[in-house]
Amino acid sequence: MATGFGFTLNATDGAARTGVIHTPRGEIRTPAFMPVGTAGTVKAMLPESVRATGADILLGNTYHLMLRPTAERVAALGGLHKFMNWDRPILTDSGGFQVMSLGPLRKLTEEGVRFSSHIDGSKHMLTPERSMEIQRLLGSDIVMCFDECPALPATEAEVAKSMRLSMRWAQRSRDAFGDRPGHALFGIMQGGVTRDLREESAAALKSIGFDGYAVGGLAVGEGQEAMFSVLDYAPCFLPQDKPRYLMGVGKPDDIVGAVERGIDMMDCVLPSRSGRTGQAWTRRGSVNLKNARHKDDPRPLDEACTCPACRGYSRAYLHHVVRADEIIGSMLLTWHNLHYYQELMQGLRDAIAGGRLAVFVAEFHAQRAEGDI
Ligand SMILES: CNc1nc2cc3nc(NC)[nH]c3cc2c(=O)[nH]1
Ligand SMILES: [Zn+2]
Repeated sequence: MATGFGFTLNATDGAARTGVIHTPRGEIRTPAFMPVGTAGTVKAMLPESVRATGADILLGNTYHLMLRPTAERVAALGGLHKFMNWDRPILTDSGGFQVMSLGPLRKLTEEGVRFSSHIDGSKHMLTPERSMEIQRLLGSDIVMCFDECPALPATEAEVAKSMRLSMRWAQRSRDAFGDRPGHALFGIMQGGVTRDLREESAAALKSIGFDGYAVGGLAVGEGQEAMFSVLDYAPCFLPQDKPRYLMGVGKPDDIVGAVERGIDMMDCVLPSRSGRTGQAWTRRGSVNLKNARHKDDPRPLDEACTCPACRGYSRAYLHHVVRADEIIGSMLLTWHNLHYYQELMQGLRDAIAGGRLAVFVAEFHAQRAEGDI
């Protein structure tokens, strides 16, 4: 790990691990879930509320911040931590994936990706070097390599070609990152659902050497079964003593399955984005508060939950403010969902530490009723 960074493994249970990532801005308990703070805000949440849900680290998006307000402006104002009033660790992604999914009219070359802004159509170029510069200007604690995540469907030859480009970009990212005490650089494994390509990618990343390793190229529509089949072998190709980060995952049952298979960190927009659409995630499954059956229900969303939404409001109220598109609806459901996700992570950490992950997972699945509750 870079100086000022460390990863302590405290216990394992099967392939699952629990530990702590030590950073100059604080500790990150693993397995960890990172709320997504796309453009310098976890939508509908104050930073202190995000902390109150139990988050140790949050994610910022390079693509959004480079376009607005620009990385240079954030740097001039003291960096992203000061700008968004979050003094704990921040991980920033490297921008490539979002150009894929957001930037219209993108052109991919060996050099990088040329694209036009989805905001004002202005022209931009992202390269490994520029991505490292942007993430340095933002001041993030954990920097992600600039990579290419192939869109599905893709032939094995296309996945191989893309993975090898990403490995060349990983080397360029490492070279451009330089030596930054207190800051970590994570490599990103690619290779689709092909074991040999995943192994080749892991070997390439290990020969370059990173402070942590992400499993990329998943949660792109392949489905849970295919994702788990890759996770049945891919994490073990990565160094055992470094954090493993699965990008873009996921639903609660995706998270449980990924942790069982040796993943230490995850991020996903689902709890916050679905909260804004009236969907709540609970220990017994998901609830759509827009559904008319809640309009007279005086019970809380989840009797056992201690979050502000469950302690202070009825389903009838949540139904009302969601249907009326009141801002408090997004606030309460986002808070509940992030609280539930962090509670699930704490349960997983405790279960692994106690050697009872199998029991925890069995109870997790047993509690989840089918469909809406
Ligand atoms: C920043 N690089 C990078 N980000 C990603 C973000 C993702 N988000 C998802 N599902 C929501 N899959 C992902 C894959 C990658 C990936 O392969 N690379
Ligand atoms: Zn709650």
